[in-house]
Amino acid sequence: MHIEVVANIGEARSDDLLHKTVIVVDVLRATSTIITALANGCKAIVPVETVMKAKEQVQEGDLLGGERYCKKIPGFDFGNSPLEYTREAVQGKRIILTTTNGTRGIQKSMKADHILAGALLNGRACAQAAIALKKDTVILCAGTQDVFSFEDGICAGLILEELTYTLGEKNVLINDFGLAMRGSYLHSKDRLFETLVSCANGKKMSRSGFHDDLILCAKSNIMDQVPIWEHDQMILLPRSLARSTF
Ligand SMILES: O=C(O)[C@H](CS(=O)(=O)O)OP(=O)(O)O
Ligand SMILES: [Mg+2]
Repeated sequence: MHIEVVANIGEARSDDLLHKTVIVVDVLRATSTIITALANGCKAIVPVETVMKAKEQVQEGDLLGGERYCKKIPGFDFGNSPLEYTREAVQGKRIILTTTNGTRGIQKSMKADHILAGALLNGRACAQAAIALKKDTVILCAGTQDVFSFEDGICAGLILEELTYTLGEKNVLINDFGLAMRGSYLHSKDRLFETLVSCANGKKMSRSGFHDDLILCAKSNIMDQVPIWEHDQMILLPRSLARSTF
């Protein structure tokens, strides 16, 4: 399997994603939030790029989620904290979500054969799903406004490590940036929370009162749910499919 890690959305070229599986990673916080919401029984997440599109897409019974400048958008039901998306709040609901980076990363990946949402929370499950889908894989680090964000790179490293562990070293071909991220993950895997707190977005989250989000988003491999793009929304990949090659 060829695996390419792309450092931020601005560096992704849509045509290079053709026939690939793309794993969009936005640890802080969009993909952590999407995974948590779906794991808590949300029916589907519709990721859109703008607040206007979110308001246009909303139908009766839907909920609106998202942030601008890390804060909940006025009039929306949720911000972008995974902790808001509890079972009580989201069960059976469709949520229209717009965030600064993560939802844009998903929209940028539309030419791919498959789009998955990855974070530290489901890194191992994501790797297993990518293997089951049998395509070359791009790990698209969302970054922050087209600048690389370290927490996404660390997560890419985790997914690479899991892919390599399962497929075997000689069966994966990783680009140079991916090799660097794998090394960074191995260096910090026993102190992921401290690593998240020390990076720019982690500091911003702490300053903005989202310390508890960092505690959750730094946990690795605690969820086996994998969101996948289907019929214009993110839903959960059936676990039977994700496991089908193991
Ligand atoms: O709310 C977040 O976690 C960020 C906001 S910002 O871009 O870092 O200001 O959005 P996200 O799309 O989850 O990166
Ligand atoms: Mg982010």
